[in-house]
Amino acid sequence: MTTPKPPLHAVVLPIPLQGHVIPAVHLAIKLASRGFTITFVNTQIIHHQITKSLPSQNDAVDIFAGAREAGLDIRYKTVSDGFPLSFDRMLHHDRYLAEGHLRVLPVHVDELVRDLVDSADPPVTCLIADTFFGWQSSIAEKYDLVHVSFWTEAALVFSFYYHLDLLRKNGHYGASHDNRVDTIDYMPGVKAIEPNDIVSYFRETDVSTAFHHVIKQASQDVKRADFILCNTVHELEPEPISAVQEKQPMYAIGPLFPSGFTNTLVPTSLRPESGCTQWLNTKPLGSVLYVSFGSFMTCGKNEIDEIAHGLLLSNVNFIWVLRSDAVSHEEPYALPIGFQDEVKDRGLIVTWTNQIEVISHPALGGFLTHCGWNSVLESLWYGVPMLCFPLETDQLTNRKLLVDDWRIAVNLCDRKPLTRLEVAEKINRLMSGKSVDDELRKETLMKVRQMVENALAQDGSSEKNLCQFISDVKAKISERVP
Ligand SMILES: O=c1ccn([C@@H]2O[C@H](COP(=O)(O)OP(=O)(O)O[C@H]3O[C@H](CO)[C@@H](O)[C@H](O)[C@H]3O)[C@@H](O)[C@H]2O)c(=O)[nH]1
Repeated sequence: MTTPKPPLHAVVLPIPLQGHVIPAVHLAIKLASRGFTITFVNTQIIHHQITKSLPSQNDAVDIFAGAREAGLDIRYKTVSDGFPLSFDRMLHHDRYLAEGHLRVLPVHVDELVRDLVDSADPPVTCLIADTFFGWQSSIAEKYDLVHVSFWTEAALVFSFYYHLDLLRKNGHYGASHDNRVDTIDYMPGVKAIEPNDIVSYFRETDVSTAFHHVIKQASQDVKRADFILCNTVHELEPEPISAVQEKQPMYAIGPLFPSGFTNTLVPTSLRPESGCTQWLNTKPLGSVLYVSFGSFMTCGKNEIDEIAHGLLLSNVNFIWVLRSDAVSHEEPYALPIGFQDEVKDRGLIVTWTNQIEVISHPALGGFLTHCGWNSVLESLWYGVPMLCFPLETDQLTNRKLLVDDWRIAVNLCDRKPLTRLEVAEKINRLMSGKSVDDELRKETLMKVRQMVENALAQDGSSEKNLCQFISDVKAKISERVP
């Protein structure tokens, strides 16, 4: 008689940013629902921000307690990045990256994994770490763990990181003077693309910073992973996925959402949420525009002012997630004088909310978004039309996918500088446009929405890919265990 095999035990390690912690938590829940034991690791600052945002404000809260009550074996650990909780990691980002992300964190993660390997029951078998931790392979190899690199952005964006050497060779990354501005037509699995549409960081000329060290290290380290998980849908991006698959096993398993979609088992917000549902309940179907630019990126003050004035001119109902650090991590942003009075009943301004609750509400009619990948996936899932105002990084590429390739969204970045008239005109077009183009775009959005929904169905691609991934992990472990 064969003895039953112990459950797979994975250590899940997200990078300490809102847009990475959320999908990592959903991945952990998904794997635990399929029998994995998970040890989820947050940095202490992320743990502190989450617990401080809860009504109890109790640092001792185990954010996975609810998941365990629901029967999932998810354990929770925190790890120090070397800085005190009071250190402002956004304001001193380069220092944080150089000392915390690149130097201290790997040592602490190594110690934590060593302790788990020594004592955990069931034994730890896998390390699933965000691709941006470019030191993960050495820890996985040291403790003989199956190494899974987790990519939280589009597969197309992954291609650029994966083939950074090609961008460099062709002068589109890290050129000593100005980077080349001609079309990029040599990337495996990527149709010709303009340099303005690739990750904005690759256009920077000084690539000697800590930040670029992180990028370069990650692009190399991921090549040593046994498996790559990507929070996308195969049918949306077949070519870049297939091109990577020629080199390494990659699985499109997105969109990663909480089960039940509106209510997460696990608190993940790094800021206290303001409820918007009661306000939304008073508004007509499809009449509200949601405006949000994600969790940490900043935007020029003039642009935010123009967006405020554009909202005034547009006359639509709106919810605006306006973080105090919307324009700078040093000084809080102040709205134009009189703005709040003028919008009174039709505009609700909050510093943070439960985005899924807002965009799933029937009163919602559109989303003015910075095109962060999580926002894109959430919007696709609920079939919410998008107006794209990308700020930085992958958001530029996501805009291209949405507007140029899939033809389901509208640009708010065609002309520089941004004007209030353009903002108002584009908002009105998004919310009530009736031209043939507008109708076609909505129809196409519904097709894409259906494609995304199908991917998560029982016989859908993401579901099948997840099953295949689990079976491949098991096979890999069997190869290793004598
Ligand atoms: O008031 C809010 C605003 C946002 N969210 C959630 O926060 C997440 C934000 O993620 P995302 O839309 O991807 O934006 P960023 O926070 O900017 O995410 C970073 O990480 C993403 C992927 O990992 C990248 O695509 C982005 O460019 C990068 O800025 C989403 O799940 C939102 O639902 C809330 O719950 N409440």
